[in-house]
Amino acid sequence: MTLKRFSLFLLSSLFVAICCLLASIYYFFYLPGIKAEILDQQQQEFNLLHSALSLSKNSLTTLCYDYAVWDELVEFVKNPTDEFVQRNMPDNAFEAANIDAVLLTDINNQLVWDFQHESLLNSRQSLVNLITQGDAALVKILPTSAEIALQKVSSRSGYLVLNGQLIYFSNTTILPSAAVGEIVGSLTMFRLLDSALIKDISQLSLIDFSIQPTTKTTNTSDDFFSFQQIETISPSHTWLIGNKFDDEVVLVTLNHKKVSLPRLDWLSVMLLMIAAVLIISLSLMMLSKWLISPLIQFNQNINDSSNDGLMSKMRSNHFIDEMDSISNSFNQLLQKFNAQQNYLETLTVQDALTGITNRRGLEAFAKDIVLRWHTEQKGFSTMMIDVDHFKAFNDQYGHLEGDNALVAVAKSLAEQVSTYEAIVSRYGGEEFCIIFSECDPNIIRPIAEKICRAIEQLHMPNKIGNRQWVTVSIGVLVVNGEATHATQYSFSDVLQQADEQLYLAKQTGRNTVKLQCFAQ
Ligand SMILES: Nc1nc2c(ncn2[C@@H]2O[C@H](COP(=O)(O)OP(=O)(O)OP(=O)(O)O)[C@@H](O)[C@H]2O)c(=O)[nH]1
Repeated sequence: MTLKRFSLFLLSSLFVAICCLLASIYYFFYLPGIKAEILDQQQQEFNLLHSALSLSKNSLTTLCYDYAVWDELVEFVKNPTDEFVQRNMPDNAFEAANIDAVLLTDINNQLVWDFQHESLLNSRQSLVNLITQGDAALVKILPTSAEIALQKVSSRSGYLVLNGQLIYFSNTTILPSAAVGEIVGSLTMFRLLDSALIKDISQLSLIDFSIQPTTKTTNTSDDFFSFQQIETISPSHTWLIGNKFDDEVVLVTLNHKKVSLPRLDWLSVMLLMIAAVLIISLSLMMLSKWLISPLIQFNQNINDSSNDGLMSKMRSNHFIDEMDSISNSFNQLLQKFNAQQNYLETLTVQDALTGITNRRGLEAFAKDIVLRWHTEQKGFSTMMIDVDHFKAFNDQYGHLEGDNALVAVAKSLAEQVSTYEAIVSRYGGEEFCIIFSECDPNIIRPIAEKICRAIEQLHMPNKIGNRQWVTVSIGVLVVNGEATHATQYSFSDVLQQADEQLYLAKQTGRNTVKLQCFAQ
């Protein structure tokens, strides 16, 4: 896999991973948290409503007790007078306290006096009947004969559903203010949860609820006052409040403020995705710049070297320290490699014995010379130099001495041409070749003759016949730059003609020079 593909793969993987992470956070952390919060809020609203309705009932109980445990009311039950009612129990006093009905009964449960607000007028007979003629065992509103016999204050409170209306009731035995003495009857107060009271409670508790008449079914909601826990999120919850003595019920509906789980906003999701892609792309760009690019360059360098053998240095100012370390190591390696390569290249063009250029080096040099001859009509000269009777030398002094003699000849040749633009090479065996950029025969010939004398004057003994020293024969070919059709000839043609001259020099007694200009 290439680094670029790997980057793409990494990008896609990161993108998928981030999407999975966001989805997991949304479904496993965010949604459950929100759900718990909404449930908690709905439960609080229920608790508030429960407390508000209970409080409304409890305040009625307090009021009822205040009236019932009162010496003057005891007297009133014994001897009812209009004057007492006008003075102590006017209609507006009850209305102000949100009391919709008051029934005063004696110990035989006979009605002594009653007040009924117009809101409950329709239910008056039902109420009176309920209290005075109903099945007391079921209703349980008035005190029982056992309670009256105890002659102690006793109270009962609860709720009734009459004609589809929810009514609180509170009953207290009528006693003197000391709360001990003869029970003369009981006082029952009623409070209707009409729309006005519901509105008041709503405004105070900031809860939206309603109470509606309904018909009881087996599968309907739980009883409001015994309900504990809201389990499911819903825009509204309903409960029933029913009579204890018949099937009449009302439905309490609580409308919640927070009603549903948040829905996915696809625009936000898309923006989030785009942001994720941008962040990942940015990270990858940085990764690419700081890590992948140097690796690609590193790879490119190695590839280039395998193609053309050239390696360039790697920069060593990377952002990542390890990349710098790799670069430095690579550059050091490259330096060693280049030094090694230079050494090897030198070896390929240098003659191991004499240290002068070998035949490969000569040919490389000749290429340039011939090119200039072909393109710029620049002439040159070539000398082929061969040691005379060298076999005999070897035979007399041994091969090792022969090597030393070749080294001495090479050294002398180099010295002789050091002041000229020329290259001295060992052409092979005991044969040397010198290329001069000079092409004037009048200059070249004396140089060749001087070389002959210089070698002889090395005085390396080589006794053959009347000869005493090692000598050389030289064949010279002068290539005139103005030669026509030069491009038809190569360096080997030049060498061949130089060789012919050398052959002539050997034929004419050795230790001599033969020169000729290039013959077309
Ligand atoms: N010691 C030594 N001898 C070499 C080397 N290369 C070639 N020779 C010897 O040089 C000799 C060349 O002999 P020949 O080709 O017969 O020619 P020559 O004896 O020089 O006679 P002419 O060239 O005709 O004057 C051979 O004996 C080779 O073994 C070398 O590197 N070292």
